Amino acid sequence: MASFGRAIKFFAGYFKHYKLGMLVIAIFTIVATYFQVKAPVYMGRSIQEIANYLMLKSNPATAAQASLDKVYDALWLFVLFIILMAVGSLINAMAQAIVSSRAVNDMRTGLFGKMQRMTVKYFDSHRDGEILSRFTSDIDNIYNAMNEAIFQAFSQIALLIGVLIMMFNQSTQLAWVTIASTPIAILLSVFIISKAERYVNLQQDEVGHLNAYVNEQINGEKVIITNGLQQDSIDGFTEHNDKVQAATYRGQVWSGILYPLMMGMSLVNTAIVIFFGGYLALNGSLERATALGLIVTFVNFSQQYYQPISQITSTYNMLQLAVTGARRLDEVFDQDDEVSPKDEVAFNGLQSKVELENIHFSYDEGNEILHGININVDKGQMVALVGPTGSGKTTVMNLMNRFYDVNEGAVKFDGIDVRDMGLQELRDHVGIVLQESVIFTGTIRYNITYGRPDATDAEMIDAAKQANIHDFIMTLPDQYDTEVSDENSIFSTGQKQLLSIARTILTNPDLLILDEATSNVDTVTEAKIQKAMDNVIAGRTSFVIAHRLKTILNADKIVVLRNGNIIEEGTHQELLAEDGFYSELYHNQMVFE
Ligand SMILES: Nc1ncnc2c1ncn2[C@@H]1O[C@H](COP(=O)(O)OP(=O)(O)OP(=O)(O)O)[C@@H](O)[C@H]1O
Repeated sequence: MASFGRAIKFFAGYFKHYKLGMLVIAIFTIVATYFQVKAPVYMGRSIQEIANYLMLKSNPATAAQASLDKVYDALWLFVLFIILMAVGSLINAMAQAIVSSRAVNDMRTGLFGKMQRMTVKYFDSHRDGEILSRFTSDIDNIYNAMNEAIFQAFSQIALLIGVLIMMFNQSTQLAWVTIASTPIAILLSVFIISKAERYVNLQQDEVGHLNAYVNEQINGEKVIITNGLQQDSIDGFTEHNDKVQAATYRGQVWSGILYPLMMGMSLVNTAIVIFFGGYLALNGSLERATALGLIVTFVNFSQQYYQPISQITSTYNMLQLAVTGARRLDEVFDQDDEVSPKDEVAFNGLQSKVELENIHFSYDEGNEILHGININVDKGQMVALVGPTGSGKTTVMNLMNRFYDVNEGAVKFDGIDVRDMGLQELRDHVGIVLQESVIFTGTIRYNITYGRPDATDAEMIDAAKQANIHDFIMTLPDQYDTEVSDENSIFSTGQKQLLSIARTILTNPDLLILDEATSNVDTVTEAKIQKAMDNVIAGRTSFVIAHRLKTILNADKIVVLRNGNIIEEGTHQELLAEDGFYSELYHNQMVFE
């Protein structure tokens, strides 16, 4: 139930940007409700007038006075009020459609903006499908609920208040009779809602897991096919799907019980109202015709009184999905943003050196990965990081441009701690070529100039030439205007890395971090990559996770990592002379993979 309070705060945060729309909704909700609750009074009155007319007509002494005029008057007013109610509801529905579509649009934009500000840690620790399902399933649920349940809930609450006022206005006694069963309805609803809430929450979490699984399996389809694991993949899917089905079923059963239960209570209540109304008509002080009119009015009121409860409960499942969606979006909004320091120390490019001072780091508390790393590099030097898999090479790189922050020690450029620099400034000067190259959907031109959209064609072509990919691009029919995407495979793995190198060359970073691709490429591409690497590294301070012998031989300094410690450091010749771990790896040809 606390999650409902949180959800109300969540939605209010979006609705407050649409004050005019919300005002229109509020006014027309009240207007439509007023006409809706007033209409039964005229229906009751027309019955009362018909009864009066029949009584006068049936008595010869008063037959001449009998007239249907008052019946017509009451009926006209009844019809007029129904029409006004419909018009008010229509305007209301239009305003609701505008507010809900815009609010959901804001939500989507806000969520995407938040993603761009979050730390790499979030993306490293959440599966793509889980993140994606917040954009798809959760936002869809919120949108559906806004259109079909949330604003309706406003109207229904207004109707409830309106009916209460009208009932007490018409007859206190019958009003109490009509609302007597309310505590039972509330107790039942609270019990059922708390059950349903549990399973709807579970359902959405399971949908997230299912999406993540499907996403992972699609990405890994080649591995699945190669290993003939299609059936295992289907079994895994079935397991996740069954969990979604079980949670959905339970949630639906519990939330589905509510509506018929409330409908049943409404009918019982109507019967009670008729029974007491009849008792009043026979034994009370009211005239028979007036009592009859009152019974008809209260039969209507009784149904109207239970209508909000039935309506809200009939859309309850939708509301619950929206509450769950709001919780899941809030979980993202509550994540830490990347923090730029308040008083940024200006950094206008590397002048002298990079220092990694006594760095300790753990991704998860209590599991230290780097145990006091010290590396000093002068401007223009190239450092090759080598070491067995899992030794911490990528982790060192992750700290240099603040994908993560160190727990102890510091990364310093020209003596300035990277945590004291503006994030944008830092990243403007640090270029990264990842092992897995990313291709964005668009032209080759768009991909190369991604980090510098203002680059001229000449600059772009120069970068492509230095990266040794220009000649290949020129063989394509549309050359730099060729449409590419991560899925279509115009590029081989090696060529993709060349494209990434071209992208980085164009941004002209002072400090380069490069993770060499390990994949086996043909010797021609291998030579091209080597040349591109030489070009991108030339004159730049660079840290390379080195897999190629040539890169290692060219390095000014080789740093050997093992289990998060630097165990050896020096040039190739020096390290061979030491005859230690590096030498052993080198002779066993294991250094580079
Ligand atoms: N995001 C993460 N969360 C938790 N632990 C991580 C994360 N990334 C890496 N690790 C752990 O940190 C250790 C060092 O990993 P790292 O990727 O830095 O090694 P590496 O030397 O680059 O390995 P490889 O050559 O295989 O890429 C490993 O034990 C790994 O399991």
